[in-house]
Amino acid sequence: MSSFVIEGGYRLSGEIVPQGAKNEALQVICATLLTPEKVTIHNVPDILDVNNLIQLLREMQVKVERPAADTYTFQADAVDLNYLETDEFLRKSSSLRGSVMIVGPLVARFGKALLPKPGGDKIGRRRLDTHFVGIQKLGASFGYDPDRQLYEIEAKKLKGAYMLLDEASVTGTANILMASVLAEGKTTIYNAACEPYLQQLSSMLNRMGARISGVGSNLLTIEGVEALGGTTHTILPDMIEVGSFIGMAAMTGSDITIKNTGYEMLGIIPDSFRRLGITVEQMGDDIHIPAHDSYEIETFIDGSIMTIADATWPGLTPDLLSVFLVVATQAVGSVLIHQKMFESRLFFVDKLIDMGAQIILCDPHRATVIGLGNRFKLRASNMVSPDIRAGIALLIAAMSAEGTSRIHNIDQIDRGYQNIDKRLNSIGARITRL
Ligand SMILES: CC(=O)N[C@H]1[C@@H](OP(=O)(O)OP(=O)(O)OC[C@H]2O[C@@H](n3ccc(=O)[nH]c3=O)[C@H](O)[C@@H]2O)O[C@H](CO)[C@@H](O)[C@@H]1O
Ligand SMILES: C=C(OP(=O)(O)O)C(=O)O
Repeated sequence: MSSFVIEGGYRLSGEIVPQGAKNEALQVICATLLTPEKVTIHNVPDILDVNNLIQLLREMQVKVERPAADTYTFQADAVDLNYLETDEFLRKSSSLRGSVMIVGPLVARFGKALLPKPGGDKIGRRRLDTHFVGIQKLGASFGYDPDRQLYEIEAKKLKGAYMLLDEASVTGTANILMASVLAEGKTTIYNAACEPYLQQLSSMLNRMGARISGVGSNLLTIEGVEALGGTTHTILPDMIEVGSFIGMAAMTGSDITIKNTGYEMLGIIPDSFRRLGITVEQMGDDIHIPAHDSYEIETFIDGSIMTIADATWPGLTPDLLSVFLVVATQAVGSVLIHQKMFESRLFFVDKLIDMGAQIILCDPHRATVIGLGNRFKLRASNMVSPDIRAGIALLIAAMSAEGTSRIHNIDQIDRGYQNIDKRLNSIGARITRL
């Protein structure tokens, strides 16, 4: 398993361009299964999770071409449904969470799908009820095969239905949406998730001939159509990467410009960093972070301690809370980090405590960070990355620390960050991949 060796204490300077969004890529690539026509997707990030999904589609006999480094074409005109029965498919699709979203398109177009337990980050319970209940409401039946530990999903023809989701699940909404576009009649999805990922998926599906309205809200209405056609789609910049770079710049005292951020789609991410005292300057679609000598966490208006908490969109994405937490360790002031959605995402704070950070893990969901200001540098350390976002948070900590750190299990970082060592080294970081 690969590792990073990081020499801390170097400032970054210059420009960095965010990759395409991982979580959008996983959705729109699955959506290419909905049509026999060619779909072209630009700005595809070159990261493990996305490459594994593309490989899975290839093995299902989807014709995949790569006319440019970040552009792929997909043509699902001869999908091999027998491949779904193979052990290889089960092993590969269970290695990444995004693969759960092939169920909606397959059952809608071919009346059949198989689903092993999906992979993804081990960050607490990650149930799939929303996916199952929604697709069942459209008329599909789910059978569980205990020997092979997989679900077999079947439907002759899906029929539109009204549904109020029990939670605004991101991949759940995408899955149900992709199933409903080819269902007969009208589907209404209330309490739908509405992240930019889903807004992008919806616009792409509409360009393919779907009839989805309410895009960007939590009430989606879908008029089913007989068939969908090809299209061209461009993936948005990855808002989680943009946020990671903002935090990294502040914590390492660097002056950087993040290019082409898709600013209008970042929601409250920039303001949330501003609440930690970080200067985030919007320059058109770019973000400039000037070098910070220090940054001071605001209090709430009544003087009480700031809370940074996740919420469903347009609230703050849970995928950035690990970054907020690490950045707060070098701020002046205190903040409560409240990770409401996942149960095991904050345990990595032990590693930051080893590095000298002042953090109280109140319970699995809440950590109080007492910012030490940059007078007290973190100490270098040897650590293992438990999940993708803790991984980038530990990388940021190591880049700001005194001395040389090592992070093992960096596959977790590579799942979501494209060539991160090379890109950061090109603006002044000292990271070696072993
Ligand atoms: C491949 C992909 O796109 N992964 C993202 C997707 O995962 P994913 O779609 O798997 O996550 P869900 O939106 O289903 O749920 C995430 C967690 O939040 C909880 N929950 C969800 C909604 C809600 O209203 N209340 C609530 O408590 C769920 O029980 C679960 O524990 O969305 C998550 C939440 O933004 C992100 O962290 C993941 O990066
Ligand atoms: C949790 C994440 O990914 P996944 O849902 O693919 O595990 C993430 O991107 O932060």
